[in-house]
Amino acid sequence: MAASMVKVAVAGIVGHFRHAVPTVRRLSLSKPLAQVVPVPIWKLGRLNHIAIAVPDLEKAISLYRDVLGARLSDTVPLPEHGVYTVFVELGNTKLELLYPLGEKSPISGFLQKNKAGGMHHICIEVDDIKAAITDLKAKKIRTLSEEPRIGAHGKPVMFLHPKDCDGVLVELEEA
Ligand SMILES: C[C@@H](C(=O)O)C(=O)SCCNC(=O)CCNC(=O)[C@H](O)C(C)(C)COP(=O)(O)OP(=O)(O)OC[C@H]1O[C@@H](n2cnc3c(N)ncnc32)[C@H](O)[C@@H]1OP(=O)(O)O
Repeated sequence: MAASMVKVAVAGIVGHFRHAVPTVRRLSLSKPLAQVVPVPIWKLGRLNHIAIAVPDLEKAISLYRDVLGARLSDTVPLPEHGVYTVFVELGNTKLELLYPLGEKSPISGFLQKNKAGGMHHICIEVDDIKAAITDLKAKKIRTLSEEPRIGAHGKPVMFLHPKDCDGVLVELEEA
């Protein structure tokens, strides 16, 4: 009885591999992996910064510099983006404090809705921003300008619509 059960089990296992092995071979011979798996044309890199919109820049500078003891950059006006920026150095990444500059600042509307301030966007590095934009547009992710613009670090950046990124405004920056 026990011997016949073992025979049945072994036959089952052998039967399984008779099917499995040729299936794998057929796949690998008729369609080489390079044809099946799309080759990525661009890659995400490290988190460059998290941006925080603040209603009182001096107070925010004092919080990070004097209370939390961080190293801060100077305040830099970027009129083409409608913001003042201050970078807070954290070692593995940075915070970017954002304060409105000019009448059309994108930060003004955000601060009207979020009076105490709040996280405005995350910035992730990419190795090839043009390839990233072409690929993401094809995947129906909306970009917030037609072409990349020069961001806070003097490098090309592109913002992606928060409604297409789980409610988070995402900035891509070419590393
Ligand atoms: C220097 C540079 C750098 O770091 O290199 C920068 O930082 S420049 C940083 C400033 N520059 C930018 O932000 C450029 C990209 N931003 C934009 O184009 C805009 O701000 C948008 C993100 C499209 C929002 O446009 P606008 O304020 O006119 O529209 P809105 O208030 O009606 O918002 C439309 C919907 O998006 C949501 N929404 C708006 N801003 C958001 C944000 N920061 N994070 C998450 N969701 C956000 C709103 O709640 C709303 O959702 P509901 O419809 O559900 O209510």
